[in-house]
Amino acid sequence: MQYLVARMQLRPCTGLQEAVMQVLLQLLPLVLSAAAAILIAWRATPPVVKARLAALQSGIARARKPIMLVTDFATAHHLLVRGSSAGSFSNRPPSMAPSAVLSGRRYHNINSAPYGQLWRALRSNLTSGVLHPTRLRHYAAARRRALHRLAADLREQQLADDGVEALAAESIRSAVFGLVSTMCFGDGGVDAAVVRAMADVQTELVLSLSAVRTFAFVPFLAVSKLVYRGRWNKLAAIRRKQEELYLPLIDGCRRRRGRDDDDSDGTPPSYVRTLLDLRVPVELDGDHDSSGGEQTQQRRLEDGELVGLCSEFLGSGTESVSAALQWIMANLIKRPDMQDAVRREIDAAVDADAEEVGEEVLGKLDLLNAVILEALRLHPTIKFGFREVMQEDQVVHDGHRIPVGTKMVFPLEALARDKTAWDEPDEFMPERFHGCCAGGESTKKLLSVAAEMKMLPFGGGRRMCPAIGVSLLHIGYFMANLVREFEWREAEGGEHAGVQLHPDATVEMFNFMERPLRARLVPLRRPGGGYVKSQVGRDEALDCQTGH
Ligand code: HEM
Repeated sequence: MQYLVARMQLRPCTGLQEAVMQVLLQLLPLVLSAAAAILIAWRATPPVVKARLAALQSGIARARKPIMLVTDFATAHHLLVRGSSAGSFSNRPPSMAPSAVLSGRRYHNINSAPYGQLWRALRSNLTSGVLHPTRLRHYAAARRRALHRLAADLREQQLADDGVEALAAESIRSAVFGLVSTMCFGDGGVDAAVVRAMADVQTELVLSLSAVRTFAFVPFLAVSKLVYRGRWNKLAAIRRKQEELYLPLIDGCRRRRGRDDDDSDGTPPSYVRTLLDLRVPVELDGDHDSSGGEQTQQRRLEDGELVGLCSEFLGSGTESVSAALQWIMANLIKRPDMQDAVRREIDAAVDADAEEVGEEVLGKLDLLNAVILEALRLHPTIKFGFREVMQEDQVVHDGHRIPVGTKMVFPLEALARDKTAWDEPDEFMPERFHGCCAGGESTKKLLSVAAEMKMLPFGGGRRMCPAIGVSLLHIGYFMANLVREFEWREAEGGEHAGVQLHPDATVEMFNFMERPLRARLVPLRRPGGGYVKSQVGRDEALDCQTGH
């Protein structure tokens, strides 16, 4: 032994070295048999357990990776839109989507799905099956009904109790929620009480997003569930309520599926119906798109996935659009000259006796669209975009490769207030978009403004929001008609009366207004059409409070 070591090292061993070698030799059989046992056990381990262990390992690795905040617009745009030189740079860090978190990332929606075949199938189903302009046309009647309910609701609040504050934001949100739930579950099938219950659960979910964050990025979910048992139970209860409400409606769509043909009788194609018809690829390999080739094995979506996808559709479809509408009306209250100008533009384009501002007119309203774009620039309703650098991406910034696993955060509001891109970036100045939006081109225009590197309210690149067209349609349609129906004014009296354009820092993800918006609404038109005699009938003022 002494000889051997001495020969290898070409010098004699000390007593200590020899003792260490003796111990190692004693342990060697033990180490070898342990290694053999681990190898045998690993071979016998079911693939699902192996995948869990790999996910755990990558979770731990991810948790240790750096976070980069991108605050300069040109860099943000370059990274999001051009991506990387090799991969797609289209993955998000493990998402905060509640359905994904609560299911231990078994159920994904579009937002949470890793970039790959499942994500592609889900996203393309949404864009072609529901959000395509030819499909959106089917919902015109539902939009009209939602608008009429909203206008009637605002008027009723005036009649019900003069002087009592009315929650206009609540009215806006329920109108948008009602419309989106019709798109989700189909026309006429959903009871009004169920719609209200679903809207309430959605509110609970939004207010619990900070609790979701507690569990979103932890490597040891089981331990965190024990430590934060209260929070976990609350989230699980919300999810149970969603299941109780959505699953009977999903089953109803399933039963009707055999009977209806959406396209033949003009019935709107519900989102759930498209999901029931959808086949998604079986994920063969881990987290992301590693197959690179054709997937042949396909499966239907499970009930748990359907619940998560409905929750995503209802949440994204409602919160962003109704928040945008509230920011717009609040800004128009602060700029009465702009509000009048928008109204004059509408009046010039729409017959005085017309019951409503029709959707076909929206594209011609340059100033109206300029107001929408400016409000989305100043108050993008989603606060952040997120990406994660994957192994296959080669994201280079300033000549340096950004390490794999880096989480990149894009603060959308700060980016759109970049002083190098905009004059007076903190001011509400729709004039800056004046002349850009006539001819029904606002969607395209928004994208080209983004291409000029100035704003990203819908994010950018392959994971950009897939619903820009429907969002601009819903916002434009409701806004045009709300401006035509009422004069929106600052509420009087009390220190909490005035409009404050501050965001609510306590809400995660969505950009809501901090203080419920109070407004005096002066009805300008008779229900069913025609202007009231005095458009400035101050007696008809309605104190209105909006909140979320
Ligand atoms: C004012 C309205 C809206 C705004 C400002 C908005 C904004 C955004 C933003 C910033 C993102 C992240 C993009 C990125 O990471 O690059 C996003 C993603 C998404 N939005 Fe919207 N959104 C709006 C309305 C909607 C509506 C109405 C729906 C559905 C009906 C929707 C569905 C989605 C989905 C599914 C994603 C995930 C896309 C993916 O990962 O591929 N959004 N949205």
